[in-house]
Amino acid sequence: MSIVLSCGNLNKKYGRTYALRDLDLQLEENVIYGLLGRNGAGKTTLLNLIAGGISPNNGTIEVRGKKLGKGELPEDFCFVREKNKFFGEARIIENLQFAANFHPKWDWTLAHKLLETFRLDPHKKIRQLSRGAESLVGNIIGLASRASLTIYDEPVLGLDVLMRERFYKVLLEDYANHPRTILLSTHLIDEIVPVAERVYIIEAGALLLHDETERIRRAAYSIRGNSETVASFTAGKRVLYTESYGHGTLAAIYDKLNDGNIKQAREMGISIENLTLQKFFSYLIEGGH
Ligand SMILES: Nc1ncnc2c1ncn2[C@@H]1O[C@H](COP(=O)(O)OP(=O)(O)OP(=O)(O)O)[C@@H](O)[C@H]1O
Repeated sequence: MSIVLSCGNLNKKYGRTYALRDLDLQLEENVIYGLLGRNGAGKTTLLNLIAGGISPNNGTIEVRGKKLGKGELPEDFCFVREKNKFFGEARIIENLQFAANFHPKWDWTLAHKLLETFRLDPHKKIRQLSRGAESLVGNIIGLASRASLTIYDEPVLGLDVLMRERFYKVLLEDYANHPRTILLSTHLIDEIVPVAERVYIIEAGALLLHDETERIRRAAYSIRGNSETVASFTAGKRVLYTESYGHGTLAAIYDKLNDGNIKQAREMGISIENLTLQKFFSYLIEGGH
């Protein structure tokens, strides 16, 4: 296991507001990560810090063991921004040609194939494109760059469900043949589940949790039942959130339950359901722990 990117104790303030607070993050080689957080959680700030666009007030960013200097870009790196800085008067193909100059592993065969997959006319000017089509141009650059560290800030913004599915599909196909480290920031949490092997969840500039997506899928449950029974069942377990209704309680727990636990819950009249990542995220944020 080798670490591609390591952020240590990152702090970024805008005036008195902390956009990021003591944030630690480590990305391993050849893993796809999801970066999840509400509006204003600090996702774009984190990505801009990694991409050298802004400097931290405190903390370090290391890429493959080498500390990034002020304004320095990681090597073999591609950043697909939420708001791409394309040349509006230039055509799609010209923007791709420009991007290709910065990425030594650029694959033109893939870029042309993706133009077809996403139904983009390469001769259209950027300023004539819809929001979604502009996102797709950024995504083509991210994919065709084959950069060993690629980060996407809201890559599916403005895309309809069909195009979102196509994007995730081609990303996974290309990743299977050309593994690299990918970090995707997104609001569409459940869509990231089949794509991201691990997720980082941030809230108010701080890291709330990072874990394997599959582990969250297997260890996150909602539990409902009589309040006293639920309290007795959840004692000693990691409870993320509780909510009362009438004589009952809903609890979200994050603890792997074995068959014995599940049998015991059923005998106690408690209903148990696995949580979707979206629900897990909401309970984690609402519960604050
Ligand atoms: N240039 C800036 N000047 C002042 N405050 C800023 C600036 N950029 C970001 N912030 C603040 O920093 C915090 C984090 O913002 P950031 O854009 O990183 O969040 P985000 O998670 O990317 O949000 P969203 O999902 O809405 O894009 C917010 O409180 C935001 O208002």
